[in-house]
Amino acid sequence: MDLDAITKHSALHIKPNGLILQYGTAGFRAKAEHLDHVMFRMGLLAVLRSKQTKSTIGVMVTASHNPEEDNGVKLIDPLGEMLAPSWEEHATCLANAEEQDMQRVLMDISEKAAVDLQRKAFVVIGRDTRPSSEKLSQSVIDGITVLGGQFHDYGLLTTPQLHYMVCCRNTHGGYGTATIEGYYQKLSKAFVELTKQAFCSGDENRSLKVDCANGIGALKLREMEHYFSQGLTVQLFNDGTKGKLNHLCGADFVKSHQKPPQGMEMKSNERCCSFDGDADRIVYYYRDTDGQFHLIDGDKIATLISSFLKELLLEVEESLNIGVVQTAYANGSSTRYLEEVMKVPVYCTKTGVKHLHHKAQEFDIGVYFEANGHGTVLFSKAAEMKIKQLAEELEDKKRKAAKMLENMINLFNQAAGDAISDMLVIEAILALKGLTVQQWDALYTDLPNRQLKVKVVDRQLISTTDAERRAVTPPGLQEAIDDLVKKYKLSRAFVRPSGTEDVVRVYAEADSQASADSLAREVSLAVCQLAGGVGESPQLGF
Ligand SMILES: CC(=O)N[C@H]1[C@@H](OP(=O)(O)O)O[C@H](CO)[C@@H](O)[C@@H]1O
Ligand SMILES: [Mg+2]
Repeated sequence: MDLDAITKHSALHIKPNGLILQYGTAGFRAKAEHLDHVMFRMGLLAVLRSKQTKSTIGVMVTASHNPEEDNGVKLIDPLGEMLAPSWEEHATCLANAEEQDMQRVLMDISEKAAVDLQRKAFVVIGRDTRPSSEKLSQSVIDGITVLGGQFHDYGLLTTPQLHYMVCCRNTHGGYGTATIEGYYQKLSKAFVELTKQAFCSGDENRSLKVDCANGIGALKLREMEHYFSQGLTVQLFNDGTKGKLNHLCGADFVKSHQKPPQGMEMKSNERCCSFDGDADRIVYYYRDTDGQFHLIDGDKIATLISSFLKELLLEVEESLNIGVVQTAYANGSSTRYLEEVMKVPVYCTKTGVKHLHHKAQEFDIGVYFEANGHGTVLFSKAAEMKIKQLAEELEDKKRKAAKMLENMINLFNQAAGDAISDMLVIEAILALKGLTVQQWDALYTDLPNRQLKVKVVDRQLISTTDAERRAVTPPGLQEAIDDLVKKYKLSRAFVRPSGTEDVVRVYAEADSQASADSLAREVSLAVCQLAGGVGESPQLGF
């Protein structure tokens, strides 16, 4: 480690005085102007992580659904997963170190994590379309090179595309080819093969309206559309040519406001979807003939996908186990439908995809989705091999089902939730089953729900248990929530400190919208009273 060079370069990426940032649920997020030093330091850290894991590591510059002025960075581990928790701590330490302590902190991390500093390092970089992203990714590169690491800068990519690249490189092509062309071809081939069967049965070409949040998803979908156009026509809105990133559009806006994005023309019963700013989330929606808006969120996506996979497994008569992983935000109706009607086991984890991903790895086929539309499906190695074998050995109808499963495996981005991949999966399933968006929506009816945010002096005063569904501290809060919940029918409520914003989130559901709203408000007041609320009354939304 050339410590002098590090000191010299670090001086070009000065940490603002007194700024403390935390590697949270999705890496570092802040106003872009505060992040230059973090980027440089994450370049350094990625080199250490690469040396330690003897693998390629990814660095993605994005702040996802957050405003255009924000930015962020996260590291991607060897198989395309989120950074390991022990390294999240190293990341926080390094990002917050004062200039004069940088060398010591780097040495500490190398020692604690037993990094062999002599090894080579390789890092891949991607960025979203924010005006600040290009310069910030240059700072990452500065950090990588000063520690002697090699790199490949992919430039503009969606977050899940970078996860895919990391996975491809570390499996030496086993997962796919580590190029944008490789990504387009792998997914499109699987999609076209799957949908060919639907079109044989007379279905006409299908079309879908896509709100791209004025982000990277628009660029990538435009590049990709001609690869799969024989199966699907996409019409892009909010493609970044005029509007601002994530402003009044995108998956997060649509989910939290439960209304359509601006800038999209919706006719009744047309199938529409929204990506978020880095294209790792997707939600669907439509307007019915009475003009009413219907949201189809991550829970309904998980339901559609798991019921389709379960049907295919029944056809091939193979007893691979399938599990669905949700968080406390999953609508109660979805959990009931999955457990009672579909007879699929459902598990609840803490919020944040790394928790869901981890749990989903326990099954032959693990389906995970957050209600906000971030999710994917994981297939165990054994399940993949079994399905491949069945696709060769079985005959007729069973072989067809096994082939479909095989294509499904290739269509999912198993490294991370991916709006483009999930969109193609959903479109394939709807086509194959001949389902309209209304029929899909009618699988079950969501319980009315409401989310509020409450500002408190210190949100860490609230601690939770049971996958965040019960509050442990402050004393008396859970009892207060229990008493309030008893006042309403079919009700449920919980509170938890956000991992990405300085707020406490309140969730409530009940038999009517008025009840859900009133329960959420009452729980928010209890939080204010027992956990030191500050400022105005609770705010609507996420
Ligand atoms: C209720 C909700 O949607 N929470 C989001 C949000 O986390 P919070 O810890 O709730 O701020 O951002 C995470 C990262 O994008 C995402 O994984 C999660 O689902
Ligand atoms: Mg995102």
